[in-house]
This record gives sequence, structure tokens and C-alpha cells, in this order.
Amino acid sequence: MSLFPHVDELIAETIIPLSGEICPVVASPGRVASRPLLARVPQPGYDQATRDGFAVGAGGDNVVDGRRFRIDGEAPAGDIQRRVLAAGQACRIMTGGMVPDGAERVVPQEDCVVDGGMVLVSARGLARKKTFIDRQGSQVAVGELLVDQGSILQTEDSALLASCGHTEIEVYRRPRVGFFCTGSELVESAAQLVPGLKVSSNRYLLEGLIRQFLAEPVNLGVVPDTAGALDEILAKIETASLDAVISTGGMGPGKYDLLEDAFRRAGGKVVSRALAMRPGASTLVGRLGRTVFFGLPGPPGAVRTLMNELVGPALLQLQGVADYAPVTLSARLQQRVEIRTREVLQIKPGALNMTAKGLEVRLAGRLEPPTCFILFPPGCGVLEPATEVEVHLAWSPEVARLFRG
Ligand SMILES: Nc1nc2c(c(=O)[nH]1)N[C@H]1C(S)=C(S)[C@@H](COP(=O)(O)OP(=O)(O)OC[C@H]3O[C@@H](n4cnc5c(N)ncnc54)[C@H](O)[C@@H]3O)O[C@H]1N2
Ligand code: MOO
Repeated sequence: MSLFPHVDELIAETIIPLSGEICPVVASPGRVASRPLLARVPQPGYDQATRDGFAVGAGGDNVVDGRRFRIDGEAPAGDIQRRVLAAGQACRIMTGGMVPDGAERVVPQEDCVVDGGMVLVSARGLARKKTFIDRQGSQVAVGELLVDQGSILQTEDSALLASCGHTEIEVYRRPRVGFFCTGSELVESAAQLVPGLKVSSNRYLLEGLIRQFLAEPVNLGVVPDTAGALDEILAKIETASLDAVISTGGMGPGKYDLLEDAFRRAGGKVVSRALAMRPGASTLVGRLGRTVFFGLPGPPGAVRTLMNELVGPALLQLQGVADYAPVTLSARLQQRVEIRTREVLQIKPGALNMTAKGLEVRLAGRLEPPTCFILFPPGCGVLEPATEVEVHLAWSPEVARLFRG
């Protein structure tokens, strides 16, 4: 659960996870398991030597300070022949090699002396606590749960899944997320810049953040503030096989803020038209056919924050991530903050610092990527330095590791 239940409810009632598809294990990091994944083969898959040395069993001649065995063959790593060790015999073995049946331990070669066809194993080598045999299934048993449904797969998971017998797994489909930026003042690139126009920086923010939330961005372009242009882009969405669409701008009360009307004309169903937080007052959540729609306000700062707090979590939920809530930490303010609009939750981009005093946070600079978002609850007014505040970490796929329970 996040700190603002209305956002959770909004996501819960609007988002239905997508179906599954097959994915090669090697391409699975960053995907979400759509079924519990169990071990198909044990780990290790066979009794395995963990030292170079000699596998020895019962028997052997007692000699001063040890026992002497007859050397019977070799079990190098990769040799798939099953060997049986008779009493009094030893088999040279390498780390990773398959331990012969009848072997009680592997004695590291440091504790052995080869003498012709015999090997002298020291008493010390025979008395070691460790057997240097990793028994079949001792790390992972067949049927053991490796990764639960709804987990974001990490690189280490792919290595484990492959070791435990998987070549392909079922994952949730990646959402295809269309986005467009409204504003007659906007151009897509600095190459088109003239005074009076500005680069649609939201286009860059959204492309990158959609990817960070493990979805596939589809740029639908820049759209001028006219009813006709908005009708045209919204009409395209239904046929574009998109799971979600994000727009920015056109959500204010101004004369040319036309998005909501166009959305309704296109047959869109509004689920929510304002969030009880800032930014978020001018935010639309709805559905256009089977496509989830987020109408975000234009200011890039608001877009950045709402992607972390609302849209990103929804994109994760679309791909089946179980129980996602932003990672929440407490930190001490490094500065005085005065919150003027006191009636609603305010969320501001922050920069975390680990200092001798513990985790501290300040407001992020104008040009600085935030590492977190600071929550200022309703009625907080003036906050002095050292006040404890709650922060949500800025999402990145690595942050996924922090909430696996
Ligand atoms: N009289 C009032 N005015 C406003 C109110 C209000 O209550 N009364 N609410 C304010 C709030 S809060 C917000 S948020 C904005 C929402 O406005 P829009 O969604 O219509 O955003 P725009 O007007 O289109 O743009 C605002 C600002 O951001 C720049 N912008 C927009 N898109 C981009 C982009 N893709 N890349 C870079 N910059 C972008 C735009 O040029 C404007 O400067 O309304 C307030 N007004
Ligand atoms: O609507 Mo605005 O989103 O509070 O920045």
C-alpha cells in the first residue's frame, strides 16, 4: 500500500494485468513472472566435487599418519560416465567433477601424495569436517519455488532459472504505452527551435521513464492545442494496439486546455479527474476502449513526479507486478521548507544524502535528477531543518530488489 490510498484504489479499479507470453530465460531480466517458477532439476544436479583432489571411500591400508588407496581412474569436470569406487580405491577428481558412487569424501590434493599407482591421503585430510562433496539437490530441491508470480526478474534469477532446468518461461506481456505531448508551443527537437517555441522535454522524460517502468514506449508526437488535432490523435489510439496512453498538457483551466473535452468526445470514460495532491490537481485517469489513459498536466516537474507516484506504479501493475508500492524511507530535512498550499499532500523532488547523521534529504536542484520524492502531508506548514520526512525512492529497476519481501 502506498501512502495515498486514493491512488492505490484508482490503480486497482482501472488496471487489469496483461496476459502472459513465452520469453527465453536469457531475455527475462526486467520481465515479470506470470506463474510461480519451480526448479525442474535439482541444484547441484549431481554429486559434485568442490576441490581438486581424490575421491575416497571405505578401505585403504593404514599407514603412518594416514591411509593409502589404489588410484582407479579420473573424474574430470564434464565427464558424464558414472563411476563406482570399490573399497580401497581412490579416483582423481577435479572441482565440478561428478563424485563416484561409494565415495565418502573428496580429499584436497594438498593433503595427498601420489606414489606411482597409489595415493597417500594424510590423516588430516581424512579428518576434515568438510567432505568437499556438494550433494545433489542440497542447494535446490526439485519443485522448490525459485521465483514467485509477480516478481520482476533480476539477472541473478535468470542464472538460477537456467541452472534449474528452464530454457523459456512465461512472463506478462510488456505494456505498449503510447504518449503524446500537447502544446502549440512545442517542437520535438532542439533542431526545430525558434524563439516562441520550446522543446517538448516531456517527450524525452516519458520515453525514458516508460522504459524504466519496463514498458515499451510508442511516441505519438506533439499535438497542437486545437480540438481538431486532439480529436485526430485520440481517434488513432483505439486502433493502435496500445495498452496505455499518456498525454501531457491541456489539463489546466485555460482557454486552450482542451484535452478532457476531446477525451470525452472520443468516447473516453473518466475514472478520476483530480488527485488530492500537488502536483496532481490537473490529472485525468480514464479508459478509452481497452486502453488505460493518463492525462497529465503539462509542467515537466509535475510529469516527473506523477510518473513516479501514479503512472509508473500503474504500468508495473499492468505487467502483473505484485503489491507494488514506492519504496518509502524516513529522512531528515537538511533545510527549512515552507509549504504554502497546506490543504493537500504536496510531493516535491528530493536529493538523498547519506551523512554521518544518517539519511538526510534536501529539495532537488532545478537541474538535478531527483533521487526521491518528498511527501509533505496536509497541514505541515513550515518544516525546520532536521525534521523527519517520508520520501519515496525514485523508481529504477534496481529498486525492485528492495521490495521483494
Ligand atoms: N488560472 C489557473 N491556472 C492554472 C491552474 C489553476 O488552477 N488556475 N492550475 C495550474 C496547474 S496546477 C497546472 S498543473 C497547469 C496545468 O496546465 P496544462 O496541463 O494545461 O499545461 P500547459 O498549460 O499545457 O503547460 C504548462 C507549462 O508546461 C509547459 N509544457 C507543457 N508541455 C510541455 C512539454 N511537453 N515539454 C516542456 N514543457 C511543457 C508549458 O509550455 C507551460 O509552460 O495549469 C496551471 N494553471
Ligand atoms: O495540477 Mo498541477 O498537476 O497540481 O501541477
